[in-house]
Amino acid sequence: MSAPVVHAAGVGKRYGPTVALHDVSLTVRPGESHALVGRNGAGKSTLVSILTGLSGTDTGSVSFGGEPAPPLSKQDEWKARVACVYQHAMVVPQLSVAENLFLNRHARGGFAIGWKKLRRQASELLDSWDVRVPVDTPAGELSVEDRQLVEIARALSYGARFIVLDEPTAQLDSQAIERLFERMRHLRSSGVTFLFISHHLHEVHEVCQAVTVLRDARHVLTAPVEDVSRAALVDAMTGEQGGLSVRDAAVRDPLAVDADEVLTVDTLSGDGFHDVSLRVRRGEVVGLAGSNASGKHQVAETVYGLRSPTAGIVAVEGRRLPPGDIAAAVHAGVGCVPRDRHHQGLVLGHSVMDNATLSVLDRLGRGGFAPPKVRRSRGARALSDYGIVAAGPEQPVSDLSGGNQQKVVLARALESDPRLVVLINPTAGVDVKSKEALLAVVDRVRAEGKAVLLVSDELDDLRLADRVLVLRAGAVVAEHGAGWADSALVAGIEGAGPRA
Ligand SMILES: Nc1ncnc2c1ncn2[C@@H]1O[C@H](COP(=O)(O)OP(=O)(O)OP(=O)(O)O)[C@@H](O)[C@H]1O
Repeated sequence: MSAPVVHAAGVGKRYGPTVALHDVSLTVRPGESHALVGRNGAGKSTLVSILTGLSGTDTGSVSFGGEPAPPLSKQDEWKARVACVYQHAMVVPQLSVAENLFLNRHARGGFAIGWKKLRRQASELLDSWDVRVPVDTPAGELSVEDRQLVEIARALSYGARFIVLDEPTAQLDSQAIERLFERMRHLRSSGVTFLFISHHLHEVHEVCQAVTVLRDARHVLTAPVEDVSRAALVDAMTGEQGGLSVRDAAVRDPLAVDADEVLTVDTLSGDGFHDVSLRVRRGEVVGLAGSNASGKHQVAETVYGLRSPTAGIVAVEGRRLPPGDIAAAVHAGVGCVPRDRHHQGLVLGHSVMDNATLSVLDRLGRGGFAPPKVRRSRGARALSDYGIVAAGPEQPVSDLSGGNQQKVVLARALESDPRLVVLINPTAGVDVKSKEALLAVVDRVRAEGKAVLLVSDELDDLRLADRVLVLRAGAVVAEHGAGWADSALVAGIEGAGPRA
């Protein structure tokens, strides 16, 4: 048998008191797509940072093709072996695609190569991997899908034939996911090996041949995917038997007919959507579904004041909100989980307790000064209520795993006891079990009488909704009451019309 593409042997890693990896081994065979799964904080990103030369091990070792990994100081040698495409862009947004592809490479012997040549080389490179992206476009203007393709092409151009995809599907709609999988299969047939991280276990079965599970910093199992069912994967990740329970609006009592209207959106138009009207009542969850280009995010962002509409109104409990004013929306009782937690959701350098109490400081103490004791106890409560894995309420959010950061965002949104909660992809990056717990929280606040506007790409999330509105090209085109069939909703989202 040929040498593994990568082999990690007995790897250990600590961050202060936190054991991020304990004696973890991983073997990835040439030409396979190998899934790496585990709950939030299990150690996946830490292992990836070690496999890609971003950080060293405390114990154990890594080899590529049977040869010891290069020293961390020789980053060019790492790049020739492995690359990771992260959820967050690793491109320089202001520079063109061509410049990003050849960044730090176009100066040879002190002479920069000309723009024309750079462009030509970039086009040839993208063509050779069948990536159709204009090389002059500033990288910051690319869609997530195209940006990922450019990053894959860049990795291949350094000679790497082992690529780590870290939650690549988290921001893609279903059609883009299908295209990514098709490309992975194609690249695999030309000898590229993948390590694939995802919280969507059905994807593991769809696109991978082998799977490794980490739990609490330890290796739990490695097996061919056909030998482990989705339920067995969940059991391995949690260390418990028992599977998942999905909350479905179809099985709860219907909404009281006289439930008050909390959110009123009337003929709202703005960037990417037009003439959207909707109502959400007390105790009701209304879902917004659609492709990434449908305008669903923009509608929700306009409701909570991140964007200004060009026409129409948003009102909460009958009071019209001033356009594009987040503070006014918060004041009127709107809590939100924004689309991008890194830019809008969290202050990364601050602690869990500071982030969780950010929206309520004025209520916790005079003049916006909340005593540390009060913040600490609120922070501790958030840790237990939302199942956040952290050393304590004082730990900086930047030290938490991605899924645990997302839980802090939800804690913050609900801390102010809002009347209306706007949730955009609230379970993005959250592991299956935590997702269940977060959806239970959303269901609980609904039962308490809050109104919920829920934008999601996840059918599991949307199951919680009394009604799902489907948007296409900026307009509401369909409404599905609870109990919809997956195929009907997916067909509506993709614009294929209802399937028989
Ligand atoms: N820079 C750091 N400083 C302190 N602790 C850290 C740091 N990076 C990671 N950790 C801790 O190490 C553990 C493993 O985190 P890691 O990011 O590897 O998890 P993960 O499996 O990738 O989770 P997720 O699915 O949520 O992204 C966590 O407890 C995390 O808080």
